[in-house]
Amino acid sequence: MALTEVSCNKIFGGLQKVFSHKSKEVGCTMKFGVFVPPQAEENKKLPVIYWLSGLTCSEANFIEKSGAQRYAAEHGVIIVNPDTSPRGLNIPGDSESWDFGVGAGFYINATQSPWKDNYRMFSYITKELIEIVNSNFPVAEGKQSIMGHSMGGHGALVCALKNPGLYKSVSAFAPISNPMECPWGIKAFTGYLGPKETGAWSEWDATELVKKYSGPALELLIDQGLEDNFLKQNQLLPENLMEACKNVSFPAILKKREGYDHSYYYVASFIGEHIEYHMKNLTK
Ligand SMILES: N[C@@H](CCC(=O)N[C@@H](CSC=O)C(=O)NCC(=O)O)C(=O)O
Repeated sequence: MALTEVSCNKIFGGLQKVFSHKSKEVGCTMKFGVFVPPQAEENKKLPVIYWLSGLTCSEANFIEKSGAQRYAAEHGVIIVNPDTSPRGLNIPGDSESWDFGVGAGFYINATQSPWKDNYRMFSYITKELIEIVNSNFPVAEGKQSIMGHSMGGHGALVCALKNPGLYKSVSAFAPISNPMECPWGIKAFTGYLGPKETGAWSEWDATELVKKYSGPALELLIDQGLEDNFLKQNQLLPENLMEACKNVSFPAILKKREGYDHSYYYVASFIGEHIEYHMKNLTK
């Protein structure tokens, strides 16, 4: 799969790059960021952490605002951050709102027209992107973890819960924890998956997926700012996920952050902690 380098900047001794490529899964040109830490110069195979961003983001938000490169350089870990949806397809209705369509792929595989041929972000992230990364960067195959923010926090949880053993660890900043029960999720799932009555929604909702997970031990690290407007508007519902985990004895940690909102100021404040958490799991 041919990659085109879009940009390359030295930062904290490593290289922050952006690539574009033609994706088979989503049927358009996609971009993703890769931070390659200085340890790559020693011909070492390195672990990788995938980051999934939230509604309205491209690959740029995380690169420019999270401050993750400093910690990734310290720990010697590659960070890959894809875009949040297909782009440039001009599907009718894909740009009418900021919480559906472009910038809002929800990391699921759509089943409904006109979305089902392209809105396949789950397969893109968990299959195609991993193959591309493993064949183009100095990755220690299988040493991968996943994290994300908001829509991407939920995407990270779903990618891990639906692929037991694929990721060594998973963490989420302010995830949309129970999309079947919040306005953002109801809108997205109705559009991409059809009416709730089809029964398809529960296959893409982390709060439902923990109830039927079977596979290697996995812990959910959930992070939440307590001054988050979207928490107050009941878009995130972390309490539903924690309750479901408690009921089925699924290991989960909820870190509550006094005074923090939903923004990348909050993400940047704790991204170092999350990278350290993943590195402990990636080097076991
Ligand atoms: N346009 C919206 C706000 C959109 C927003 O806050 N997006 C978040 C993710 S929300 C859940 O997935 C985000 O990460 N934004 C990018 C950033 O750089 O901050 C509105 O008007 O409310």
